[in-house]
Amino acid sequence: MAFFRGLTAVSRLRSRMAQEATTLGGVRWLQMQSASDLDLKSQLRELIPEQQDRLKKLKSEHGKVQLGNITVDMVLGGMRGIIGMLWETSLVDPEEGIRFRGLSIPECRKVLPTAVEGGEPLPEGLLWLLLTGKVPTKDQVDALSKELLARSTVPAHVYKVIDALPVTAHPMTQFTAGIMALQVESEFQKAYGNGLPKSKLWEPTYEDCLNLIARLPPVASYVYRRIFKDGKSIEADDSLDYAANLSHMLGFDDPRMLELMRLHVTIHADHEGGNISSHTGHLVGSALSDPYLSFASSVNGLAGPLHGLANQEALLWLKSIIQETGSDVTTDQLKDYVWKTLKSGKVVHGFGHGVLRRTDPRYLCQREFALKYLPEDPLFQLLSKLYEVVPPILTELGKVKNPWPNVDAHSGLLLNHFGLSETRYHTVLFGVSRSMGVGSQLIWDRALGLPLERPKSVTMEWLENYCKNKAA
Ligand SMILES: CC(=O)SCCNC(=O)CCNC(=O)[C@H](O)C(C)(C)COP(=O)(O)OP(=O)(O)OC[C@H]1O[C@@H](n2cnc3c(N)ncnc32)[C@H](O)[C@@H]1OP(=O)(O)O
Ligand SMILES: O=C([O-])CC(=O)C(=O)O
Repeated sequence: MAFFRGLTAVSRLRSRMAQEATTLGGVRWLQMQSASDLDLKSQLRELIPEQQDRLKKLKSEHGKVQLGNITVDMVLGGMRGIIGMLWETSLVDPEEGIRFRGLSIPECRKVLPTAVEGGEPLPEGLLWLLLTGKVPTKDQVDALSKELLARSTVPAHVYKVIDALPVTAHPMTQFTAGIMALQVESEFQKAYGNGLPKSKLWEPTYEDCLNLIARLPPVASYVYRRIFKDGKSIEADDSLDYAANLSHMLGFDDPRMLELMRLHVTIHADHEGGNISSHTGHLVGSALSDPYLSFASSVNGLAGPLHGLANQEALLWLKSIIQETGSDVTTDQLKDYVWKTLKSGKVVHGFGHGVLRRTDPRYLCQREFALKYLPEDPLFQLLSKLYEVVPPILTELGKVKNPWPNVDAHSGLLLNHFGLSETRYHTVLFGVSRSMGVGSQLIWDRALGLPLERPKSVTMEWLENYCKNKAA
């Protein structure tokens, strides 16, 4: 173990030297780095034993420490507030929002490598951060871009499976079918079948997750072009990074759209473990279902309108307001529209959250992007007005715990602005991004040997009896 710790220390030093050298000039940096500095799997191989020891120590020294009391409300209320899962890649603070390995979104936008100076982070950098807990250098990010590109070939049968569905099937249905078809190539399933010991299962998990992440852009763009562009697909451009290539394969090459896609994929990647898509992937993975099976489950959860599909619903709602009232809508007309929505029994999509209690920082950074690139966009201006109108109304209902907007209020209108106006497609892009968070944690789930997930459930009768006995 000391050997591994030593290796990690050497690697950290090398990485620091490399980073310093980068600031002095690329040549020195290139001379100093070794092949393993640029290889994500080698970095993980060094990190894993340290983290396994850490978990063992946590269990043996603090295993019996209590983390709170479970109330009947919590059991009946969707397990809100119950700490019940280990999730290493990110943590959500109700007030501040998401931190990826300790870094907030504004911090990530400052420190993660970008494609253009002062631009949006490259999602490959976020993936590196999620997996290793370290901010990568630009060279590490470029190496990972190349690795993902090299893994991105999609077997022909995947497209046949998608083509077997009616073209009218929802894009999320076609996307999940594609993911299930990718599963045929699972390294994990083969390795498990061949008896690979538990301690080594993270390695085929890594292979599957990286392949999955790499293959989602061609699958996602195939679905888009099949449904909306007469099936005329576009080849990948080997010179582009992950998100730019996704945008290119969808058919959008405007440099501002490439930047948007980098931001979009970065900010949607992870949101701690309890959200529906992440939790589902983790739960299914705990049965040692392979990463494709696990992630297909995530995407099915994401397709629900209270979760990822809310971005579709939020944009449709914005468009419906303009359709009904025109773009010069007054505050009073907006108030009436919000009340009409609520009184018809609907929720206001894009507002509220299961955990957040302030405006989602992912909303705020998308707003910053809009102010920079599309301040005059009518849907953006409408959303800005709704920011004033919706929260007081939701508060007036007296039951909504968070009246502020979430990520889904904003993402659709940005894509729409650059021509990706097919609202029903938008959640697929959320899904591409979420593969990075779910995949990273799945690798750590197997590296740490996390157990089968199986919380206890009870019946109403059980609860009634328990409460009666407690009162007696
Ligand atoms: C990426 C993401 O998944 S972000 C979330 C995306 N989803 C949406 O934007 C959909 C709209 N928002 C909502 O429906 C909710 O706020 C959720 C699903 C996100 C969170 O749900 P909860 O944790 O149950 O929220 P909360 O505890 O505040 O709910 C209390 C009540 O307020 C209602 N409420 C919460 N948010 C809203 C809203 N935006 N519009 C109308 N009613 C709302 C709930 O439906 C619930 O009503 P009920 O008691 O009659 O069932
Ligand atoms: O955290 C949640 O419950 C939902 C969410 O914002 C996400 O998954 O991105």
